[in-house]
Amino acid sequence: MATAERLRLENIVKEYPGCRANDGVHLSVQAGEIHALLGENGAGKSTLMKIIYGVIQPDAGSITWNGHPLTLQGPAHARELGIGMVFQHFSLFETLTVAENIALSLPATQARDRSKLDARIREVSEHYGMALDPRRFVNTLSIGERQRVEIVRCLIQDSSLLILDEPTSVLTPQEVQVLFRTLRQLSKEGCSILFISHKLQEVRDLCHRATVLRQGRVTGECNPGEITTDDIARMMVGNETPLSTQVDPSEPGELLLQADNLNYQTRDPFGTSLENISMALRAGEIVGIAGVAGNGQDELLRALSGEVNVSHSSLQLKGISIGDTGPAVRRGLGVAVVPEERLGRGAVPSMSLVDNSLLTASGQGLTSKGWVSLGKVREYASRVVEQFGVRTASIDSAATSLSGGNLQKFIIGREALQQPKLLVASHPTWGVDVGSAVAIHEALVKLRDDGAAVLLISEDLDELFQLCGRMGAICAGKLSPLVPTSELTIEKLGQWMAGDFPATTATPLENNHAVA
Ligand SMILES: Nc1ncnc2c1ncn2[C@@H]1O[C@H](COP(=O)(O)OP(=O)(O)OP(=O)(O)O)[C@@H](O)[C@H]1O
Repeated sequence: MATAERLRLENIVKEYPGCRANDGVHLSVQAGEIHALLGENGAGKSTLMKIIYGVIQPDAGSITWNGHPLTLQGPAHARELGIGMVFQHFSLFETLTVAENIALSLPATQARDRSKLDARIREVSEHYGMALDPRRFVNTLSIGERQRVEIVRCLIQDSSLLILDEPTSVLTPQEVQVLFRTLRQLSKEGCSILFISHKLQEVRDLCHRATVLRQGRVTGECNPGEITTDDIARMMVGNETPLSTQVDPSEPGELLLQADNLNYQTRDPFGTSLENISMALRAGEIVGIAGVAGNGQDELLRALSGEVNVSHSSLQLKGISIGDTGPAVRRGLGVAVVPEERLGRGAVPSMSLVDNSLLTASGQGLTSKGWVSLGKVREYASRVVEQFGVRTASIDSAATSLSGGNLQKFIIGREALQQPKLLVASHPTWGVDVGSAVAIHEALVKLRDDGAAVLLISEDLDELFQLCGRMGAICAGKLSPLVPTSELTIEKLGQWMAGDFPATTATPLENNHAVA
């Protein structure tokens, strides 16, 4: 690894109303170094990355790039200098090809000659072991392939610093291995990498150095390969926060939810139709559904929440057919939902936490005779913030001003405090720090122990194995059997995630070994 200093940040300060997101941050990244940026939710990681990529300007502090002082004018300026960023949420146009998407971020001189650009995409992607066909439409690509487009887009612009914001959260274990091979190769060739992640084992495996942020300040630096994941977690969250959840087995009770040959034909050209989904969920159990993103998880959540309708009797809650009812009816019957998408579906970005509480919790005595009891709504929002450790300037802050992990905690808390009979939660700990993940897991287990059924849709296999009494996988809109977790191995679940599972019977109770 070369040792010249590529990037140096000194005393960076960034203030938002009621919050100092970066409070005198120092960071030094060497050429060819894979440097992790760690910290609990709201620690200021994304703010710092946005400063490095020129999206926002710091209030104070200096940036030195390859030994020269620098004032970034914006992302285009950063790209020109060789700073590339792959965001958590990809910014690709589904209906354009790989090459067309890449051309959009290139200067006109480079974008004009398409055959030259195609050749360059092939050359770069093959060199880094991330095969990509420039002519393919983005909507036909897997999530892992889409991420490759984002990375290749940066590499084509000769990036010498690549910033990756939680890049592995959307990938299968196999895709993670391919990504890591590419990143190691880039590092060997002198490209520096800034890697934000909450997955500490991955940080240990990949990164040369790590800087830890806490409440906007650097609290430590380490060589992650030389210490344990618990040591790293302690640097992030301090000594008081528990690092794992104790999950005792449960005794499932009465039948709560039953899906019987549930079919749903999506109208979204990029969606997945659901085919003959049969399952039964009992009170007092957590049932998991694994799967690679885009295999019908979102459609299943919508069918269960009432955002889309299915045939009347194909879905029953406590024996009542609800397939063609809307979300309000289902909420009234005790169904709560945590969608994967926090902003836009889980919460309205521009609305305060108070107003976002009212949106789904209005049935919790927050209204009376058609009038909103503002005091009660505020009290409810405060309770969510307090009990779920949501870091926010105030309950009047807009949802969009919260860090990703803190907004996730708010949404889970808002739903869990409603004491639902059925909670359907999609990726509940996505982007959440280790301490907060434990708090969320404890909340789900408590709901279970209070007699609710929890359907956990997740790509995090560790989480599924830890929490679920039964589980299975969804692939291409079809659901595998849901079997006791003790009967499953990671390998078998992996096969099921790829669609290689026994056909399910039409009777949901027979499709659930534990309740047969
Ligand atoms: N546009 C904004 N307006 C007001 N406050 C903001 C804004 N952006 C970020 N903040 C606040 O700055 C702090 C740091 O947020 P940031 O997104 O940098 O954290 P993070 O470490 O990336 O967290 P996470 O791991 O949850 O993504 C948080 O308290 C957040 O609420």
